[in-house]
Amino acid sequence: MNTDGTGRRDPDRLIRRAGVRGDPDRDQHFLVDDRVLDRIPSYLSRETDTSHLLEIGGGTGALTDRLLALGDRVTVVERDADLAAFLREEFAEEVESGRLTVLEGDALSVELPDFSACVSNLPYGISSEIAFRLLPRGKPLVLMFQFEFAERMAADPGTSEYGRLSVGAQHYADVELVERVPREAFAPAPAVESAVVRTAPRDPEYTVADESFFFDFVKALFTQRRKTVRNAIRNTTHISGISDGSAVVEAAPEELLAKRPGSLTPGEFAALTNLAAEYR
Ligand SMILES: C[S@@+](CC[C@H](N)C(=O)[O-])C[C@H]1O[C@@H](n2cnc3c(N)ncnc32)[C@H](O)[C@@H]1O
Repeated sequence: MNTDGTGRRDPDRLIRRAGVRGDPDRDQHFLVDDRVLDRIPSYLSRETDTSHLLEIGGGTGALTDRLLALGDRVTVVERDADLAAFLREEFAEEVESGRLTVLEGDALSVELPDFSACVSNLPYGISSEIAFRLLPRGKPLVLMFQFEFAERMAADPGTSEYGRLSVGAQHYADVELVERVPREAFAPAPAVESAVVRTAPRDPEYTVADESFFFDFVKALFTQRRKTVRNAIRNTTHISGISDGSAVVEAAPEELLAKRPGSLTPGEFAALTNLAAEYR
């Protein structure tokens, strides 16, 4: 095993051993900065259950190696057949002992195991789909995204980045952008900067009777983010599925109707959703 001074595998040597270049068209940007690689797992809070860590997009295994040092068990999902074969070979000992499972396939369709936490440098092409596959599982996540996506996910109401992604993610968890990562930390370098996001699962302090209607309603209102909530509700019934927008406006409190969708908290969206659900 080739390691650097910390005892962890050297990312450049892993890439050389795998004999790959990384194909941006297949979302392959390998992390080559040891300091970033060593820090990423440390963003899991101290009380996190590390009995079964999940990694989406293992690549050449630099992060997998750090996760094996932290967790009892690791499952890594990798779509590229050559990379999946390399991971099995490179970590043959851990595969043999049952500490590592390599799942070859698309992270959007493979059956995910019952993981205790997920730490991944994600394929950016599936950021949104995979985030919303993981968030409802209610487990701690430490995920690398494109910087702007991360910013939108963690944004507060009233900021220009706040939108349906923020409401959707924050419905499931507390979301925090914990590190900005420069392009040079990857090989090949992606076109834009990246950032690490940490999510801490929690039940929202509100309830929504129908989650799928909640997401449709939020989506509808954000198509009119600069209008008042009053007008946004009336103008977007074709998206939200509400049959009588005026009746919703009649029933809703003035305090919420006078706001803009971009300044409603997830809880306020939920209150309006529950009310609007009566008029579908
Ligand atoms: C950004 S790279 C990260 C690689 C490695 N974890 C690292 O940090 O160096 C993303 C990896 O996800 C893989 N990948 C791309 N699309 C995928 C998908 N839909 N499901 C699973 N893996 C995928 C790519 O082949 C690539 O190895």
